Amino acid sequence: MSAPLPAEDILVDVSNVDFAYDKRPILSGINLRIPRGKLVAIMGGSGCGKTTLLRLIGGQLRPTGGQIRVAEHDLASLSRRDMYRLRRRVGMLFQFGALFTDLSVFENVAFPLREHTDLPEDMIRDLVLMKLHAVGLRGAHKLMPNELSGGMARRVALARAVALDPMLIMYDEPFAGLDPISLAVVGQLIRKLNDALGASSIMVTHDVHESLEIVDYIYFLSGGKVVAQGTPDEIRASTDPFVKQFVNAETDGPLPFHFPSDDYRKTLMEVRP
Ligand SMILES: Nc1ncnc2c1ncn2[C@@H]1O[C@H](COP(=O)(O)OP(=O)(O)OP(=O)(O)O)[C@@H](O)[C@H]1O
Repeated sequence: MSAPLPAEDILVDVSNVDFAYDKRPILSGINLRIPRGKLVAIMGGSGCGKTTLLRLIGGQLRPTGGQIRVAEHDLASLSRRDMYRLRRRVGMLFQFGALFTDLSVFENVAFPLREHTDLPEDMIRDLVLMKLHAVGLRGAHKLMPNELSGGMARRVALARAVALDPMLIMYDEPFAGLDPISLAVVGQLIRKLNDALGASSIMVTHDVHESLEIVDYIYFLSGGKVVAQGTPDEIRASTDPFVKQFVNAETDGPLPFHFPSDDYRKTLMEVRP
């Protein structure tokens, strides 16, 4: 076990966090730390609360218990204005990272710059082309989204997510729906962009094999709790039944198949024809 990192080296510190939608508990006692400069994956079965956790870290939801600190700010104590300022420094790519279909590739990437800055047009042009170059798509700047392959569209969405040089980038299933080659390209880009920007990244994904190749650390969630964690080497060597089930994609194991439900008869009574 390595020595604990000083607080200033931790960009995101989730401490003992609970969260419930209405009265339904989703997360309980979550502890998770993202050191500066690192790329961390959050994995777990469908519906276990991974996206909810990203939204808590992004300040779109408030925990029902515990504390979340981002760049040493306690999110609960931020004013609306400070929260807005902090959010500007967070890039997000949510599931399928939809592009604006009526805007060109160039305008999609320029969008956050136009929304959040007063930069002159020539500077916006330089920044957009630089971001597109970083994802290998400078030559595609005039295309419309319907002229792109799925992999290209995802790369444009990546360029847009990093347009404002964020300190933290959050990805929700960045590989969903991609073919194996595009998936590897996007995976390498996520790593490269994180390192080039000196940012930290959190990636929610089901793709354990790609994650093991590119991330620094992995957290596994189940039943609203962190049930396993470690570096890729530790995860590969793990004998934990949960981790093994996930890594080897086994159908039998501790990961539940069913969404929690009441007694079958009770459900039958509730669902009346
Ligand atoms: N706005 C909401 N109101 C009520 N319940 C919600 C809401 N959003 C999500 N949930 C529920 O909270 C649980 C966690 O959802 P979440 O999207 O965080 O899971 P996830 O781990 O990201 O799932 P997946 O991997 O399938 O995307 C799910 O059971 C979901 O039905």
